[in-house]
Amino acid sequence: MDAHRTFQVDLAGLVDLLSHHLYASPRVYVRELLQNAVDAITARRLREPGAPGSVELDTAGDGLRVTDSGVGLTEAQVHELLATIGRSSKRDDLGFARHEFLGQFGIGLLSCFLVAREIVVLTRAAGHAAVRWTGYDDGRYLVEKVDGEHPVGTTVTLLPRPGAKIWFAPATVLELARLYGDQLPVEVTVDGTPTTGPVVSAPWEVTSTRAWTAYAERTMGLTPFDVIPLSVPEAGLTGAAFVMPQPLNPAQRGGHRVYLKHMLLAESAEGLLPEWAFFARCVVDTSELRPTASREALYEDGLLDSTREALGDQLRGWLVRLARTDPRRLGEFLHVHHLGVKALALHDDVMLDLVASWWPMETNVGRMTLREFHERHGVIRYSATTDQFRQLAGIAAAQDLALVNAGYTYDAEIIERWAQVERDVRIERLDPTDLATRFETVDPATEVGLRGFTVAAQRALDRLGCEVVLRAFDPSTVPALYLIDRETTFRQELRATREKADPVWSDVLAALDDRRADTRPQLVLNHRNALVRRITVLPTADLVELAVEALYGQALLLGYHPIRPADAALLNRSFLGLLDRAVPTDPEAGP
Ligand SMILES: Nc1ncnc2c1ncn2[C@@H]1O[C@H](COP(=O)(O)OP(=O)(O)OP(=O)(O)O)[C@@H](O)[C@H]1O
Repeated sequence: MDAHRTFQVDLAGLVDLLSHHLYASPRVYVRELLQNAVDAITARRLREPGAPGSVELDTAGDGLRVTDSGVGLTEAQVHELLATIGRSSKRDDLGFARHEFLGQFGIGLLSCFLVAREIVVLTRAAGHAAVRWTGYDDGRYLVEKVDGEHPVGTTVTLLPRPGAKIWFAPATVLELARLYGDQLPVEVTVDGTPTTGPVVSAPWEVTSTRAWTAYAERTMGLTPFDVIPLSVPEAGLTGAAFVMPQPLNPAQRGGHRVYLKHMLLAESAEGLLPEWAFFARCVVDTSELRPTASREALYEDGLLDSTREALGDQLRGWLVRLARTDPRRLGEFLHVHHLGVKALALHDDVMLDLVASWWPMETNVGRMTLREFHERHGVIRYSATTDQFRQLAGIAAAQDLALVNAGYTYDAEIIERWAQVERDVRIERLDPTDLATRFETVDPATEVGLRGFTVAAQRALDRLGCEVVLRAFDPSTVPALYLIDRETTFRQELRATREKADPVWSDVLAALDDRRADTRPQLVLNHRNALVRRITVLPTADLVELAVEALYGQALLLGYHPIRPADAALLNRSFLGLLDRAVPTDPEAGP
């Protein structure tokens, strides 16, 4: 029968795996050492409540020595715990992480091999002799009894790897110990300098918004737009969310500063807030959420889910409160974050409602929110491009048509989605040619009288495929309007692209084109306009043609329509033709 064998672990391979894939940077070795020391002190105090609690880091000599006044280990424990990767004293009989400790995976010490070629642990447990364990990065280790007097506790000594010396520079060690451990409930010193007794007070002890703001300024270097206190008792979580004062990209999930039982876990942990809360960065301390093995992130479990939801509720509460008590400030918030809020509104109802209720859109009846517009004007009629809005806003207003400019990023999609979500909201995308149906026709007698003019005008524009229509509309200052329906615009753009495209692509585009469906664009001349009236009674057909061509060109330009080569040629001809008429001939110069 085959005997069972155990896996052989190649330590060099494992160290490589840890350094390149698990930990973001070798600097976490300080965090892991601090964590082990704090856990050892916690374990000792469980048995011996008044026991001393200090951790000393010493950079004198070649590497780093970390001495703690914790429980220490017996020889048997050294064999069991330090010689077996994945073995931890911090789990209960069922294998669950014990609540009072920071560690649980049994790999933390291994991270020291990121920077050390050799680790020496000198340790003594109460009532036992001292033991020295020496581990080498090639996987060998040695355990020896040590004679002489030793205090209860542990000293871990790291001997640097070649090339890793920078991680042991006194200033670096001090900085890292401060970073990870400045809030720890035990006294930590580096070469005698205390790192605890924090420079900034612990985030979970801060109560006033002013103190929070000062905290954000120190740790993030910015003054938050606002501070939202956070608390989720089931996760043992306290802290605050800072609303960022500058726009952020919602596609980039934000990192949060997360402490685990007062030890800094990660400066940029993701996934603490729901996706829609992209505008906030948090600082929290939690006793119940679990870290991943790398400790760079929080473990995705049911508790993190419900915590995220609870934090989302607290942020939502802030938005709702702001809307109720300080709409001006909410306006300022949207001013900063509107692009992100709008991007999310395309699939998040909270954000959609925020935009609809609070974001003032540009309309031809003044700036107002979609909700206000809906209440005042019923149908939400909107223009899908800013160019179109600019051209038609005034004219639509004169026909008593309220119009929203939905040409800005996301606005048209937001209007369309709002109508899907809110049942009683009706929307209508403005088709320019529909506008013409609202204009008054010229009375029949006048129309008959202007027959000659319309024939000449139509002749001028026939070669451009444009129809001339005479109507009467306000404002009377507008002489002519070029209107083309949406579908036809699309097909015209398609044709322009086809002319430039290679044959294969051109064929693909051809499939989308159907000339038969084209409606002719219209040049609507305004009979209320004084200039147009004078043009209609010009004595000769060729003068009428020049004038109508000029009106056509001007209407194209004002409406930001594309100028085709034929249009440009016509503009040129009419301009020079009119100039020729306007400038008196020089009797001296002959014909
Ligand atoms: N300074 C120390 N004092 C006492 N025991 C220690 C010390 N450092 C390590 N140990 C013992 O060695 C074990 C393994 O340590 P290691 O850091 O590898 O894992 P851990 O802290 O249990 O879990 P994690 O991988 O989450 O850090 C610990 O569970 C602990 O029992």
